[in-house]
Amino acid sequence: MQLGIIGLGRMGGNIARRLMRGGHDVVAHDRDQSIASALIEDGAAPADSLATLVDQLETPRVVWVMLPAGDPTEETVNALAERMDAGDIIIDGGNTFYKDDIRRAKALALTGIHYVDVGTSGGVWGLERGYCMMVGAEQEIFAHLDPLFDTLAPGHGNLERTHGRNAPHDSAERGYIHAGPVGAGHYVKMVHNGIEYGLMQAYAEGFELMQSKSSPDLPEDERFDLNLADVAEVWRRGSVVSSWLLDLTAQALTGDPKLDHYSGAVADSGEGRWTIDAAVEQGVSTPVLANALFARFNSRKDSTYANRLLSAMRFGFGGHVEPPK
Ligand SMILES: NC(=O)C1=CN([C@@H]2O[C@H](COP(=O)(O)OP(=O)(O)OC[C@H]3O[C@@H](n4cnc5c(N)ncnc54)[C@H](O)[C@@H]3O)[C@@H](O)[C@H]2O)C=CC1
Ligand SMILES: O=C(CO)[C@H](O)[C@H](O)COP(=O)(O)O
Repeated sequence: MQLGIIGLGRMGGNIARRLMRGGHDVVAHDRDQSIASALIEDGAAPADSLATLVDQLETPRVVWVMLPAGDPTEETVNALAERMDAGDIIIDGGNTFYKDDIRRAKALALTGIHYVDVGTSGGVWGLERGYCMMVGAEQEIFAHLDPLFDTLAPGHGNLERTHGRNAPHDSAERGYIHAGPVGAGHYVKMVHNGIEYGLMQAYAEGFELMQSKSSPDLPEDERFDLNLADVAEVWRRGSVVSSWLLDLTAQALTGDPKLDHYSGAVADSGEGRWTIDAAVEQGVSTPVLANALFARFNSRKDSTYANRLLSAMRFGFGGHVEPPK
C-alpha cells in the first residue's frame, strides 16, 4: 500500500522503515528537515509540507500521524482534514487520549473522512521486533488497512500457541487486534501503559530492596552484597517474573550496576494519569497502578535506586532521556 507518515521520530521513523521493508510506499514528512532526510535516504518520498504530502497520495489516501499527543496531533489532524476528501483515512498512532479520538472521529465523519486510532507498543525496538497494535476503527476500514498492520506486527514468532485458540486467521496471534470502534484502540493502550507503570514499579521496588541488603545498618551476618545484574539475568531464565521489562533491566544493570547514568526523576507523558482518571470514572479499584503513578511524582524529589531503575527501563524501551534533578 501507499501511505503518508507525519512525524519521523523514535516511533514514526522506524514505522516508516518497517513498512518500506515490507514493500509499502511511504511519503514522509517531519517538521525537522534533518530527520526527514534520513528517511528519504532510506527510500521514502519526501514531502516538505502537509499539502505536498497529501498531493502525492493516491485515493483513498491514508495518512499515519505519529506525533506527540495533544496540540501537535490535534493541529495536524485538523490541517489534514482541510486537505483530504471523503473516503480518505487519517490514522493516529501516537499515545492520544481516547476521548479525543471519539470527538475527532465524529467531527471528521461530517466530511466523510475516516479516523482510526492505533495504540502502538514496541518502542524503539519495533523496527526489528515488530509493533503490537490495538486498533479502534470501523470494521471495513480496519480490513482495508490490514496489509499495513500485518507488516508492522511481530507475526507469530516462536511464541507457543495459547491452548484453545484455533482460529486460522487470528490477528491477535500475529500482534494486532481490532479492539472496537474508534477510541477502543487507544483506551486499551492507555490501560497497557497503566499496567506498564505498575510492572516497572514492582521491579524497581524489589531491586531496591535487594540493593539495600548490603547496608551497614543491618547486622553484619545478615548483610548480602547481591550481584543484581546476575539476579536479573537468572530471573530471565525460566522464572515466574521473566518479561521484556526484566530483559531491559538486566541489560541496564549489566552496563551500569549502580545506575549512575540515570537521574531517577521519572517523567510521565499522560497515559498513567488517564488510566487513574478512568478507574475513578468507572469506579474500579486500581491501587497498584495509582501508587505507581504517585511513585513517579515522588521520584522527582528523591533519587533512589528504584527511581533510577525506572529511568533505565524507560530509556530501554522508549529511548526516553530524563533531565538531571
Ligand atoms: N517512544 C516510545 O516508546 C513510544 C511513543 N509512542 C507515542 O508515539 C508518538 C511519537 O513518539 P516518539 O516517536 O517517541 O516522539 P519523538 O519526539 O521521538 O518524535 C516526534 C517527531 O515528530 C516531529 N514533529 C513534532 N511536531 C510536528 C509537527 N507539528 N509536524 C511535523 N512533525 C512534527 C518531531 O520533529 C519528531 O521528529 C507520541 O504520541 C508517543 O507518545 C507510542 C509508543 C511508544
Ligand atoms: O507508550 C510507551 C511505551 O509503551 C511510551 O514509551 C510512553 O512514553 C511510556 O509512557 P510514559 O512516557 O508515561 O512513561
